[in-house]
Amino acid sequence: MLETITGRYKNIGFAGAGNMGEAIIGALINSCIFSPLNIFINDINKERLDFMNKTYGVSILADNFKLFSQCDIIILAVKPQQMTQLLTEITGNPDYGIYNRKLVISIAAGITIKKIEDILYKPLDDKSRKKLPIIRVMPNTPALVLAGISGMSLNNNTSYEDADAGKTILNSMGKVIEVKEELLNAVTAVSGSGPAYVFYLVEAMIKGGIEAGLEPGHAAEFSIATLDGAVKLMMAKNESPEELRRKVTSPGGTTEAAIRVLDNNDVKHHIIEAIAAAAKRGEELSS
Ligand SMILES: NC(=O)C1=CN([C@@H]2O[C@H](COP(=O)(O)OP(=O)(O)OC[C@H]3O[C@@H](n4cnc5c(N)ncnc54)[C@H](OP(=O)(O)O)[C@@H]3O)[C@@H](O)[C@H]2O)C=CC1
Ligand SMILES: O=C(O)[C@@H]1CCC=N1
Repeated sequence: MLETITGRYKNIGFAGAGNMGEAIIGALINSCIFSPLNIFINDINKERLDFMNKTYGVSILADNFKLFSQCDIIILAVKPQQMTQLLTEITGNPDYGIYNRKLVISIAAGITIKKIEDILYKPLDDKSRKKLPIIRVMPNTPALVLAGISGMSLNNNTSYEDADAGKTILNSMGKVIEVKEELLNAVTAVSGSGPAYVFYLVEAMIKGGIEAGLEPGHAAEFSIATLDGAVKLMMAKNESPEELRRKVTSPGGTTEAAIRVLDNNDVKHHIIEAIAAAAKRGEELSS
């Protein structure tokens, strides 16, 4: 429970308890921000609910309206295409208007604050809307090991206290940077999807290592430890990635031979294009 900030946020509920919901729940429990006793979940996948209940000791609520009415913070953690259905399950209940002072946090890629407001605010009068702050967040799965980074944007009804609660939740799983909402698709493309690009690189390094003669276990160990070491080096040194790369690349040496192949195949440009495609997909998901 967020007692260090305020006793207002006692229970947190997850509408959708999939990959990212699990990463956030794991981080909240690991960092003792919320006890499992104060974490509630709903998911249409019953096996998923059982797994989460058994693994983390969190409680299951029967539907999304119960989740909304019983929790002080509601994390919307379904796929973007499932968001309208989820929100209308909440607003469709005749008692929706009587529950107020909730903090709604969406982690869905591409879904704008305006889209969530359009559905959640429609049945409410002006006074009730002000009690329903909405925060849009883009986390990433390294949150599972408390090494995530999240982008966060607030809507106009978000108080200092709400923003602080949002930041505390996100800080429990890593870093958080507040950005203008129009930049969240770019954040999604870089850090939300980013872990997948890194895993893709490692997949290729392992395959390359095997083709060069290493046995698979060693190929994986050398590749993953290299990534870990390179990241630590980058974090420790006040030097740009370009500078650090230059220091590995001896003139006429092996790295130069490798980078030449990457450059000849325009790999950097393709990565830039991939990030642009992810950002564009984020925009498409909003409609
Ligand atoms: N995975 C990632 O790396 C990241 C994901 N995100 C965002 O997080 C959100 C969730 O992604 P992720 O966890 O990967 O997705 P998952 O599909 O793993 O999780 C979503 C869960 O919600 C369930 N669900 C669907 N509709 C409802 C509903 N109406 N009520 C309750 N539960 C429902 C789904 O069931 P079913 O599978 O049966 O549909 C599924 O179990 C997405 O919007 C994504 O954009 C953000 C950053 C990173
Ligand atoms: O692929 C996706 O759409 C989600 C959002 C960022 C990471 N996974």
